[in-house]
Amino acid sequence: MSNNTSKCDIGFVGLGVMGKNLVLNLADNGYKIAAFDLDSEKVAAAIQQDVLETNNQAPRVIGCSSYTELLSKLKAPHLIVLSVPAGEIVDQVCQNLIGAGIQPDDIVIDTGNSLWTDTVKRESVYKDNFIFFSSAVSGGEVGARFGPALMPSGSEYAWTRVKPIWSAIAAKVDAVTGKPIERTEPGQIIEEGEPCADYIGPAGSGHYVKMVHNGIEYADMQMICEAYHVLREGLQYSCDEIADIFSQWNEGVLDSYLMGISVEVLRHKDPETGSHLVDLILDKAGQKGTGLWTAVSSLEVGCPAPTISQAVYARSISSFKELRQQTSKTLSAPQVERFTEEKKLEMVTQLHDALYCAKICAYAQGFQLMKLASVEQNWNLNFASIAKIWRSGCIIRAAFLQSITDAFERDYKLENLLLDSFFSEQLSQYQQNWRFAVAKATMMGIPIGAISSSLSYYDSMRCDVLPANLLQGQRDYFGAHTFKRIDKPVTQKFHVHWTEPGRPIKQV
Ligand SMILES: NC(=O)C1=CN([C@@H]2O[C@H](COP(=O)(O)OP(=O)(O)OC[C@H]3O[C@@H](n4cnc5c(N)ncnc54)[C@H](OP(=O)(O)O)[C@@H]3O)[C@@H](O)[C@H]2O)C=CC1
Ligand SMILES: O=C(CO)[C@H](O)[C@H](O)COP(=O)(O)O
Repeated sequence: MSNNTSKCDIGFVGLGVMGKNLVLNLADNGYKIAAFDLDSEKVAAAIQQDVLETNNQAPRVIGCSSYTELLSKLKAPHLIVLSVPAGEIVDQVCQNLIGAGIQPDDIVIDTGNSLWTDTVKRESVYKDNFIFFSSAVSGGEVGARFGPALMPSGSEYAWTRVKPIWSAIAAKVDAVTGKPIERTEPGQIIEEGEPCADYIGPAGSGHYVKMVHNGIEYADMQMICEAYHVLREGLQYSCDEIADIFSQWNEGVLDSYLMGISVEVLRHKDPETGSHLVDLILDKAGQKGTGLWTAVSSLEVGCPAPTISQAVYARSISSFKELRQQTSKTLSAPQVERFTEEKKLEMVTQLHDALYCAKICAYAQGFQLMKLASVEQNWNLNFASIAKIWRSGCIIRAAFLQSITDAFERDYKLENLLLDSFFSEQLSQYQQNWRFAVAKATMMGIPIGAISSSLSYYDSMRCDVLPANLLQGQRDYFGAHTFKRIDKPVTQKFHVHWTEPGRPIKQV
């Protein structure tokens, strides 16, 4: 904490959407910041905002025009936070800091959406120059300003220095109910409650956890969009009617930030045309890579995450707009029966339950993926703690995360959320409506790949016996890949000599 003339507590590089807001959040919490961005206008904008918010009192944000100046303005040992685009820019900034004279006991915290394997490499590449620490951040612009969810990992020593700062700026939840304690005014800080920031583990683990957070975010978003599609195209509800339905859903088990913002997007009118803006937004989804990385990691680790992968595919399919425009003219639609008002309301309830069940399965996939990665990488992740961090501040924040916290607190070794008594009962209670919703949407010709792949995941997990027996037979037939038998010890392998007379089975 500083007065006007003293050196700054924290150096900050990158004052874009996240950086500027994190800086102001730090300043609200009493830290004085030396700030640098390649774009001097971004530095000026951050200073201007600080002046505005503090009514011209002592400046809390000091602009710097070089890395050397940035280091010279900081207390030693230096603490520097990066909020720059992921990838080689992070290394460029690190090299610039080395050139400016950063010291081995200084700490650099990467808060961007870096690929976790890059973070692992960076910790060792820069170990003689400074301590490379990372802390993934979620919450977007508003979260960064008033309380994000933070996923720090790397040097435990660095964490002892970062922890008080991170605990101050993080989102907070009520320690008893797990409900977010909201803060929306500049200068206002929340000192009570549990911070949504906790040490995740060794280098790379925080970025891995954030990557899976984003994979789940993709799934959550896609499933809400699929429900919207059924309501809009299938049941012919207006944007405002769907906003009303979502608003109601947001009062119960589906209460989430993403549901809340969907209501606001659906209600928003374009000032130029007066139409609902959503009807004017081009239906081509963007993506920056974290969902894709999650899907790729699930394949590499060998952990099924079909809902997350399907959400990535859904964005890819959407991007083929021109192709879809052509195929929409040639591919025929099913014959659809008209729904009565009563049947429409019935379908709304079924969709609600489908979304809830599909969401449970998407989270089950994400948490199992983290579990397998944790074992593979020896990270010893604490899943109750991760669920707690995600209860507020981040994009997937939802009442639901308290139930996940409870599940991992009941059994910290839980292999999959579907084994938890609360979630298995919920799925059992609502699965019938989930099936109706998937079946009806399919009959209407509305694609609901994420919601339905969650259902297939559930049914696969429910099956004691899957048709992989036939698959193993096929593999043995064409490639002599061998198979095991349920009536013999699992250590034994067999092969049928398919081309020989009598097709003899031999142990191999
Ligand atoms: N936006 C979001 O909701 C979230 C983003 N993130 C992650 O946070 C990081 C920052 O994101 P965001 O704020 O949205 O991105 P922005 O592009 O808005 O901000 C990045 C800033 O870094 C500056 N910059 C680029 N290169 C350098 C450099 N070599 N030295 C100094 N400054 C540089 C950019 O300047 P210029 O514009 O001139 O290039 C820009 O001002 C990213 O890794 C992102 O993935 C994480 C969570 C949420
Ligand atoms: O990390 C985030 C939120 O948690 C970012 O908003 C992220 O950029 C979103 O990903 P995408 O651009 O691929 O939709």
